[in-house]
Amino acid sequence: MLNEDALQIKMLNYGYKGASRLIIRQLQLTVKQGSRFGLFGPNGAGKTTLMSLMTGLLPYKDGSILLFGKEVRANSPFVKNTIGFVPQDFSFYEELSAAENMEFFGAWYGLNSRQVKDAISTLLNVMGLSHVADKPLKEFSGGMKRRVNLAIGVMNNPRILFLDEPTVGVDVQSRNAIVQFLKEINQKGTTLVYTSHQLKEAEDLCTEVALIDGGTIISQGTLDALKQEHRQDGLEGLFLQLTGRDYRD
Ligand SMILES: Nc1ncnc2c1ncn2[C@@H]1O[C@H](COP(=O)(O)OP(=O)(O)OP(=O)(O)O)[C@@H](O)[C@H]1O
Repeated sequence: MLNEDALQIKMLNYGYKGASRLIIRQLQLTVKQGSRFGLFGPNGAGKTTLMSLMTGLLPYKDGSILLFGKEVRANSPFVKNTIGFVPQDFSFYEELSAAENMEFFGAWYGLNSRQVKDAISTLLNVMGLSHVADKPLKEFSGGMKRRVNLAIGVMNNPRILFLDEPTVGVDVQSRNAIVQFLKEINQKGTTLVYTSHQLKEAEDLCTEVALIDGGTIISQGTLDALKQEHRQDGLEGLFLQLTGRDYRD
């Protein structure tokens, strides 16, 4: 259907097994196709949990998550073919090289050998890693590992890309390369859903934002509209005004 939302979450509740408290509570969220969407909140607010629910890694019973109109819970092949995911914790094999990791994940995505070859050549080039394609990842710097993590996440040319703190611990050069690359794939049509504690970077990248606190969305809109509404000139001021100054952990 034309103009449908990339993501629509309704009345979502989630608690980890054995825990009495809900981590995600009555959560509602809409992400429009083509947007660069940022999800922000204090430590422990539920961002990673929500990412895992949206990408089908955690099962939910209560509520609904529609990805391009299809329920995530019931559509694992569709989800796998539609999304890319760049997790906060590296999920590659340190003993294998960048190219070997991409071969492995390319097969997992169901790409043919031509597509895998092209993805390796194009993405490692964009990430400035062609010269180390055959080195084991355990020898890479933190910034290089983040760039490999991103290359793996976009191998299947996803319609929507989820990124959980994709630039944590990287230098300015890697950060700029990553943000630039994300803007480029967004221009070509990939919707971005991103979380970070780097609010300056987020302000540069995101067109729409939502703030989450205590497992629920407390504010959502375009960055410009929210700044205007709350009389703030930046995302950091907006964040502090809406989530307060108390520690959560
Ligand atoms: N596997 C788990 N089992 C039980 N509780 C968990 C598990 N993972 C996370 N939690 C709890 O869920 C809450 C939300 O954690 P989550 O990692 O989703 O927050 P976050 O917003 O991503 O935090 P941060 O900004 O620190 O990464 C926290 O109270 C955390 O302790």
